[in-house]
Amino acid sequence: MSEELWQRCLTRLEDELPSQQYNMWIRPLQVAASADGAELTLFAPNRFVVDWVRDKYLERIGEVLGEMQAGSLPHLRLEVGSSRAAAVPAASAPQPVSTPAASPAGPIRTPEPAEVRSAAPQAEVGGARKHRSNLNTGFTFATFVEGKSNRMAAAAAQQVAENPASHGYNPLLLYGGVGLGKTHLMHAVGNELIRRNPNAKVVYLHSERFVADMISALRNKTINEFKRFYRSVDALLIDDIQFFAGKEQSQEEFFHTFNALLENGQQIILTCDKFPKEVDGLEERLKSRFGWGLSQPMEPPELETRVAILKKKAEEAKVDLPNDAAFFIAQRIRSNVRELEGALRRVIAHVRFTGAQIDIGLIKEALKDLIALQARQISIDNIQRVVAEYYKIKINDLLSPRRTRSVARPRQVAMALSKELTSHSLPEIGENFGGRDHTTVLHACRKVLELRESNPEIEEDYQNLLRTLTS
Ligand SMILES: Nc1ncnc2c1ncn2[C@@H]1O[C@H](COP(=O)(O)OP(=O)(O)OP(=O)(O)O)[C@@H](O)[C@H]1O
Repeated sequence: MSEELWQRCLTRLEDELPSQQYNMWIRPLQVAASADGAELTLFAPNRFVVDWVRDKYLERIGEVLGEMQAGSLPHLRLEVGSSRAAAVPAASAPQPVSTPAASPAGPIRTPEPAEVRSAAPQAEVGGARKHRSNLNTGFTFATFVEGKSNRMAAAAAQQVAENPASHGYNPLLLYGGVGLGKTHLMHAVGNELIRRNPNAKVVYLHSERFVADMISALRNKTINEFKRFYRSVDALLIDDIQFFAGKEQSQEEFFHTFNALLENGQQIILTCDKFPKEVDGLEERLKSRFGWGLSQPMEPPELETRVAILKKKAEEAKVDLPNDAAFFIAQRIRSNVRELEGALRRVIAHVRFTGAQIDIGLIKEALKDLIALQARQISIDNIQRVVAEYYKIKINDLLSPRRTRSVARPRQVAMALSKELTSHSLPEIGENFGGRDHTTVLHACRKVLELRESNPEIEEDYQNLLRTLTS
């Protein structure tokens, strides 16, 4: 068995197979012949590749070699390893056979351990396989609070955890603004996959890490190890894919990794800060691939969910947070869960520092700069201006006695927003809306709540206005 024969075999397979399959499965194989030429061993980088090549390609490799070589065929073996490790290390021993695929210009470079490390993400470094996962073990389904804003995403994540790589859920893409629980849910799936199968190789990384690893693999000439590593996982979790924007080579590599994983039935979970089609600088083919599976938006949590999250986090911290205190915080911190957690941390620190019980007074003290900042930003005047602009009416219409639907509904919405976003009392709000009674304001708040639940358009208007006013 000569190197030349193996090269001819590779050339034939390269012609026969789609390039992606050839590059992924055949190209990384290394070969070594026994001294008497009776046995030929193909070395694959890991067990996964061994199984795959045995099932799909080994027979064909044997046939091709048979066609090319007259006389008896060597016995073909396939195992994990490298041909260098198999070579006899004596000075006079023949050099291990090198495939052109691994290094066209010379013998195969079996990477030093340090190089392997630099090519593989942190998750791969050290430890037994089941300990390699770099998931945050605190991000589970049990610690995730569901509400209207994230229920669909949580259900999709559960599905993936129960049936990884099933058609229609691969890739799972979670998208939405910062601090809304995308990373948490993604880890929850990973943790659940490992709970169900402790040997599952689940790798989480930020897209910037993927880019950095790829660059260092290129620099250290370990790009093949890099590819093999990412293609050998059971589930690949990549956070914040918007960071791939504008990085063409990384997108190219990720595109191939992505295809290989999908083709092999491995699960991919991605997060993005917006719907990928809206990310500038992301290749069209990637955008379209991302949409192959299931894309789920995650919205800012509504008041009730914010309260439930605060209660849950307080319970985890073994702190008693009364309902009115939770409401007080949730009404003031609306943008995202990370900020909500930050506010709660400050309150808890204040409790531990002063030894006092949690009540509204203590919260006001602990969060006074946040509350002051918000009070400056959101005034009733401001709300009236934004609402009038949104519904294309005049500010004066909001203050006037007119009761036609086209102004009465926006007025009610503006009152409800004033109640939710400012700390003014009902009489104060009524006063600011043309001297109305506090019962009118109360009625408006109830009516708007009812309409938001029954009419999706009004809910959407309300959410749009909330976003405009609080961002
Ligand atoms: N529904 C929820 N229940 C419990 N905790 C939550 C929930 N949503 C978010 N969190 C918590 O809020 C914090 C921020 O969430 P996470 O990091 O998942 O946000 P993200 O959407 O990935 O944001 P980014 O895009 O900034 O990475 C985390 O500590 C997470 O545990």
